Amino acid sequence: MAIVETLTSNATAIATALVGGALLLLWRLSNVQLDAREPPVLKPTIPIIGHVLDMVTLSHAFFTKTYKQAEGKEAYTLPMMGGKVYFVASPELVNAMIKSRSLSFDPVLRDTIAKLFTISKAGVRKYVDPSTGLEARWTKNFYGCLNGVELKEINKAVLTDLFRQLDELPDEVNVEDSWLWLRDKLSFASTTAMLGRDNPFCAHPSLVDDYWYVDSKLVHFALGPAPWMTAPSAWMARNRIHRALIKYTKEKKHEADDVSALWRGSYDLLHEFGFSESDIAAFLQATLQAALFNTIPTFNWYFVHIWSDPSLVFRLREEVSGVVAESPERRGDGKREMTMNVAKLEERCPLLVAAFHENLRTVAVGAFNRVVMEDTIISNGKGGQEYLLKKGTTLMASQSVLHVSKEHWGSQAGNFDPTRFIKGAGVLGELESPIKPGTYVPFGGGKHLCPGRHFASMEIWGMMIALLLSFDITDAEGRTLTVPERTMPTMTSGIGRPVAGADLRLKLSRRKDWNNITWKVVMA
Ligand code: HEM
Repeated sequence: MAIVETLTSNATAIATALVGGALLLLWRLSNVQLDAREPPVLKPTIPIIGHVLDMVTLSHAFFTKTYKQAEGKEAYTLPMMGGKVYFVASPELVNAMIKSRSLSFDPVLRDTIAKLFTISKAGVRKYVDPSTGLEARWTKNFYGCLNGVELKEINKAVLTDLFRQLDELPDEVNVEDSWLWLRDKLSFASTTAMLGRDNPFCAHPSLVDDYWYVDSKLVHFALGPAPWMTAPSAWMARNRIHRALIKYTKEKKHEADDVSALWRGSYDLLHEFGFSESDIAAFLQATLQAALFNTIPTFNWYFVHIWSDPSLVFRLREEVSGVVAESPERRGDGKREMTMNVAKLEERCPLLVAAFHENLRTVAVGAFNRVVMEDTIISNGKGGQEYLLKKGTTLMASQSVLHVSKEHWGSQAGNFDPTRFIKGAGVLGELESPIKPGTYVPFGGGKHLCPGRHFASMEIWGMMIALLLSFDITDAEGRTLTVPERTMPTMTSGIGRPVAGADLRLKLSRRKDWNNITWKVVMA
């Protein structure tokens, strides 16, 4: 009897301890302990897991949902399974976030590169080891080679390849899927500009399909524990691209004259540090990822936004005619040569540039991530509200909150209206341009301001000018295009795609007086 009683009371004690422990754990998980100066907590609707669940299921719409729940708060703390993430919503705080040196994007970038691409563990260690100085030189090479003379060279190369592709088109073109058609043209031109004409994507166009397939599944690589199981086809496609880039590297194709200074500089650096050909190819894959994944969807929406508005097409044609001239001499093949002078396009084509920005404002919904490297105070202005951010925590902001907020963009915030970006156009009424800092951040800002923005812009503007002048473009029935709905991009991307089932057929007809021409880019 005594033994039974002892056992029973021990079992009761153990059960009580377990239940107590579990309750304590639940309490700890659902209640983050904050300093009073940290941004206030925004509790999830489902305790503990609610925010994580929403983030996974809603992707970028998670941020607009929490912003609504936060009822105008400019900063809040999101408890996540016992941890926490800060979120800032106001342009002032986003500006402060982007500019702060103690809020770093570097750890996020390193982690992303290591997860998405097949760089060896030793390679990653070497890259991030501050004593080697490699990471800083890698970044410097990126910014240096997308500027000045090198920028001119890569811009010329990308437009030359795009123009070659346009020149080869017949006078009438029927396109089955505008997204795929534009995607492929720009993918070939971008890879050619970066890696030279003798690059694996042009030699094996199925690698372009592979690239975009992998891009659509990258979230499995970034967040999932086992992408080879959850996204096996993407896993294999990524490896096919990697193998093709190893071959490109082994065959020393990067030494060709038409390879960009950007990739030659990157290669030399990795080679100097003794990286294997496999690691070099994986870094090249990461570089291509950065160059393509935003630029090409941006062009797609720019294209449909413009061609769905005939009066805009009319005004743009007038404007861009000013940067185009016919060469007096006929070429040897009998074609007329049209030169496009792309110098100072921002000054000479304000509407083209305004439409580009308005397009990015309406389609870019990406998130910014920073790691708090040391306890940091950010403020919403001189003498304004201050917030304490604790070391080791992640801080996020989202274009989805800033870019279409009625508060910053007026009651018609959801509409595509390029005149918003033309100073003095007055369409915003009380919210007259120029744009308030921090409300429009398609290329980020501060230390991590996108180094590829000039390259991407020129590729997009040049291609658009040539299309505007060379072709009339309608849907398959000859009607004005309509803008298809966009998918919500995953967390590894910031711009959606046309929804499945949208009619993306196009008809292109060469305009009178614009047949038998060949385009040539001029940079001065
Ligand atoms: C329309 C096209 C593009 C858009 C919208 C875009 C957007 C962005 C944004 C928002 C960031 C900052 C991320 C952050 O602060 O968290 C960024 C960074 C970056 N972008 Fe772009 N980008 C574009 C084109 C390109 C191109 C063409 C390249 C390369 C050739 C490129 C290379 C990079 C790199 C390397 C970074 C990281 C910079 C750093 O860590 O300091 N981007 N981009």
